[in-house]
Amino acid sequence: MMRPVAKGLISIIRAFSNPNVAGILRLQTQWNSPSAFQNIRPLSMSLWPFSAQPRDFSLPNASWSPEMRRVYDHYIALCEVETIGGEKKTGPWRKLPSYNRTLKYAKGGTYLSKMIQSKARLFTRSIKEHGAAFEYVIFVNKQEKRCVCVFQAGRLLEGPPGHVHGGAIATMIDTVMGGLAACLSGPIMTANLNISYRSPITLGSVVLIHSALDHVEGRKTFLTCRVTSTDETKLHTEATALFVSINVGHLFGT
Ligand SMILES: CCCCCCCCCCCC(=O)SCCNC(=O)CCNC(=O)[C@H](O)C(C)(C)COP(=O)(O)OP(=O)(O)OC[C@H]1O[C@@H](n2cnc3c(N)ncnc32)[C@H](O)[C@@H]1OP(=O)(O)O
Repeated sequence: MMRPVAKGLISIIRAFSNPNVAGILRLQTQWNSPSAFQNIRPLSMSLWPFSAQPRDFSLPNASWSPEMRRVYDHYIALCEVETIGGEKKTGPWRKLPSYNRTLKYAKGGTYLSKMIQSKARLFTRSIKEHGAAFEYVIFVNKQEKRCVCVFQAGRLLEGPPGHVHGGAIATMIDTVMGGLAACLSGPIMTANLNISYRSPITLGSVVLIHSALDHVEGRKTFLTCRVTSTDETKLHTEATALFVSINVGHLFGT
């Protein structure tokens, strides 16, 4: 029979290897569940592969403009609906939590130095100063197979004077489309990304990044994306992408 320690650890690793919304939330619940920790406590903490206190970066902070907060509040309200009897229940939208890393040490092959392994961070969450770079929150509607990201571009993302760098826009498009693809198809990697820049985005402004499933063909998930003003009257960017489902071993060289 499997020992409780091994059982607890395996269930957490399983949750991590399935990075869809349910997987993330399950992992989060296990993190907060005393029984999960009771099972695991006897392990030496140095063997513990996950960051102890993951901070959710997709929460309001002082750098957010009133517009960012208004759109965030709008979608948060859609995450919970009130029934006729006045009860609250889960709505069609779900806010994706966002961590700067999940594993305590980066993986990626024998050639990663110890320094890189310990200091690696998710690119979009690697700048500590609130509001300086990527401020964003992704909301997913799994039923409708689409998502919306509210994105406020900070001063460090400048490309053309006073406007957002095309690479920063591409980063956000990849992050949002990748997040939706992972929610719908499990572990994936971007295989192809096509972007048309239609109108520049002012630095410091807030935009919406809408993404939706186009179709799935075996291991291939095809998505579309549009970046618009918050009132959706102005189109800034359009994109299509292909994500290919992978075995997580693909990332660990196994
Ligand atoms: C937790 C949330 C946190 C969220 C954290 C936020 C992260 C955001 C997400 C970011 C995601 C990234 O940036 S990922 C980083 C950037 N991407 C990469 O580095 C990927 C590098 N490429 C690869 O590793 C590989 O090429 C793969 C995995 C994409 C595919 O390799 P493979 O698994 O061997 O599959 P392969 O047989 O080649 O291809 C499978 C099918 O896809 C097709 N295919 C493959 N590549 C292409 C292509 N470029 N264009 C067209 N089609 C392609 C093939 O023809 C085939 O079709 P058919 O013959 O079956 O019809």
